[in-house]
Amino acid sequence: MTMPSVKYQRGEMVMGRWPGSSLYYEVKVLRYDASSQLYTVIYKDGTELELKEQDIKNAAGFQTRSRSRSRSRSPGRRRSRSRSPARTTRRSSSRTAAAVATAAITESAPTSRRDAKLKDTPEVRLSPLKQTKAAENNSNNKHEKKEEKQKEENNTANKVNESESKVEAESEKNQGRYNLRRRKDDGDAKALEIKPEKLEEKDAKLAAASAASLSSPLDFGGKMASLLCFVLPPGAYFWLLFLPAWVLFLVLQVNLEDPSLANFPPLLPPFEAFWDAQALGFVILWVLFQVLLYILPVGKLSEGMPLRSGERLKYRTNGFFAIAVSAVAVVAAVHQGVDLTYIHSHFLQLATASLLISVLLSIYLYVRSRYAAPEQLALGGNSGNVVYDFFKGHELNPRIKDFDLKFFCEMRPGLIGWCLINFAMALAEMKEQSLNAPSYSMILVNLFQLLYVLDGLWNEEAILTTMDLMHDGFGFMLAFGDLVWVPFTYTLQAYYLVSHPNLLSLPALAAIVTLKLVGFYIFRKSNSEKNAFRRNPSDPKLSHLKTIPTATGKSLLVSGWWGVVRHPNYLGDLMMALAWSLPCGFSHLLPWHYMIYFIILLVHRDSRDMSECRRKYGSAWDEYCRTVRYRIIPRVY
Ligand SMILES: NC(=O)C1=CN([C@@H]2O[C@H](COP(=O)(O)OP(=O)(O)OC[C@H]3O[C@@H](n4cnc5c(N)ncnc54)[C@H](OP(=O)(O)O)[C@@H]3O)[C@@H](O)[C@H]2O)C=CC1
Ligand SMILES: CC(C)CCC[C@@H](C)[C@H]1CC=C2C3=C(CC[C@@]21C)[C@@]1(C)CC[C@H](O)C(C)(C)[C@@H]1CC3
Repeated sequence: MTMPSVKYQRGEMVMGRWPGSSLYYEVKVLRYDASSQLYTVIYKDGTELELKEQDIKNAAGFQTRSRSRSRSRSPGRRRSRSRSPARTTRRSSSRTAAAVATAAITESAPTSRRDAKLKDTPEVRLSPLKQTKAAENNSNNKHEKKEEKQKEENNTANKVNESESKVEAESEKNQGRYNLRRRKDDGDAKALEIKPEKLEEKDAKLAAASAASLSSPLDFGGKMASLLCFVLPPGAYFWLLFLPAWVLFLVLQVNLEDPSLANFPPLLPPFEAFWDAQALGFVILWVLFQVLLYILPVGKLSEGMPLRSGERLKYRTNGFFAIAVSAVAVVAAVHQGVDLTYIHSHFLQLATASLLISVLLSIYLYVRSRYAAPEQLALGGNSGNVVYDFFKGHELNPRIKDFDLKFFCEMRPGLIGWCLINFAMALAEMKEQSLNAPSYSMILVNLFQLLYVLDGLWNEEAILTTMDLMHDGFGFMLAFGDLVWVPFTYTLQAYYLVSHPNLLSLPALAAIVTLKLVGFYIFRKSNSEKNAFRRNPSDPKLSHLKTIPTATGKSLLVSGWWGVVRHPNYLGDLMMALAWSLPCGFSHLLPWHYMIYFIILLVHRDSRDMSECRRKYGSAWDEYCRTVRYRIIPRVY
């Protein structure tokens, strides 16, 4: 069957430009979409891309250079084979698109100018970005020369610096023009050189980095999106209804004298019981108060990780200041006679009001994401299905001027609100049980969780390297999670203790405190290690750590905390979660809700992260997994 009035026909073998480069590969035309005027083509390694007509050329007129010939001719290639750390560490025969592109650059681009350059280069490594650096060394740009020299001096023991991530980001910029649907990781695409255009070093750099970056998130997004369109809308409908209902159920349940599963389902109160305009007013005031603290020009402006556009957003990281001022305001209010136990007695109404705000915010987020530029969208949450995208989040970093909605919601009203609610529960316990001071259990829960939040806010910058900030879109899941789930389910232990006292023996208390401190130590140290490494891989403090280079230019830590298990931070977090539930005893499941949810969440996050890293880093990730065998708990899981 032919496609009328289009230049290239279905099934035709043509040459397709590799994103961000002058490299052309042999591709087969699959279809043409008249509305977008894009051809869907498939590369030999299984990659499907949508290309514009100008990025396609007829096969005739291309000069094919065989790989074996160019391999023997390229000194860079020969040397890199034996010397590249990447080579020595990776034994897998599978070749990622990045590797293929790297090979393409080294093998099939040797214009005489380029060959000469490589010959002059003292060492050429296979890793595309480093190789690019080597090539750049020969340029007349003194500044770059100096930078490279400095890098060599630091010995880079397989490490990369920021300029490399810029390259990666630069290359990702090019993705805007392409839409990668699917690619198989292992492939043998053959690079051909387009005669009339000379392959410039910059192109080579872009091609390598671009291939590396394309091989990952878009691929994941594309492949997953088609799957998700079928599987997830029902899932998204389910979670959309289930999660709010579940929170309201928990809040109703914790109010019962005996919140055991035997009393399920609790009697449903009349509709009016859920609603209180005053409660809504308080929630709005709280959020506005936090907005005010966030926008005050106090505290550091921190840079986020490079976006696909190459841009680095700035974030006002004054969370510690915000919680300190909030604490002073709350203590002053209590001193003035404000009865904080209102929070305990109106928990259901406050939860409903927060839910309403999170729904309205999610609608706003979804609507504005429809007008966002493609490079502002998250790679997941981009399926085209309204319900799924609404739930998962469409836009990566929605901002009103400099006000970052995702960062603000994740770090401020809910997180600081969590401590406020816990404090209110301590007061409610004293009132309800006629105590002069909160119980030991209540004090532990309050102090432990306060420490967790204070730590998160003190190290606020570290959140900029987490999955939520770097990869996830901002939609209902996170808006609801931040504004409802965190403040109204993470506080269940404290709420439970108000009317379910649990006496602790001294040894039990000591054991719980030890567990919390050890968990906290692991959590903090491992998160800081990764954050410091991602921010500056050449940090002298980290020079003792072993790393594995990856084709993207980023390396993976393979010793230190990240050499013990693949997610040491989750391990510490889980130990802390256990320490939060133990003070409530074992009479009911409810105070263990956080622990159960958290295990599910972290196991799911770990497997999501595994597939994303597998796609991003290919065989380097496999090697990391072979070296560090356990995911979260050493020798267990
Ligand atoms: N209390 C709560 O409700 C929750 C708490 N958390 C906590 O938040 C923190 C952040 O968690 P999360 O964002 O899920 O994940 P991580 O902070 O663990 O981030 C995972 C990312 O780290 C990088 N990475 C993985 N392995 C290595 C390695 N060996 N060397 C260097 N970099 C590596 C990868 O990103 P890249 O290579 O792209 O940099 C990977 O995608 C955790 O401490 C977690 O426990 C999380 C969820 C909920
Ligand atoms: C509604 C769903 C079932 C789940 C929603 C998940 C969210 C509640 C969590 C996703 C990642 C989070 C993080 C924190 C809070 C919970 C959410 C938003 C965090 C801010 C808590 C404090 C920590 O110190 C942290 C490391 C900064 C956490 C980062 C991830």
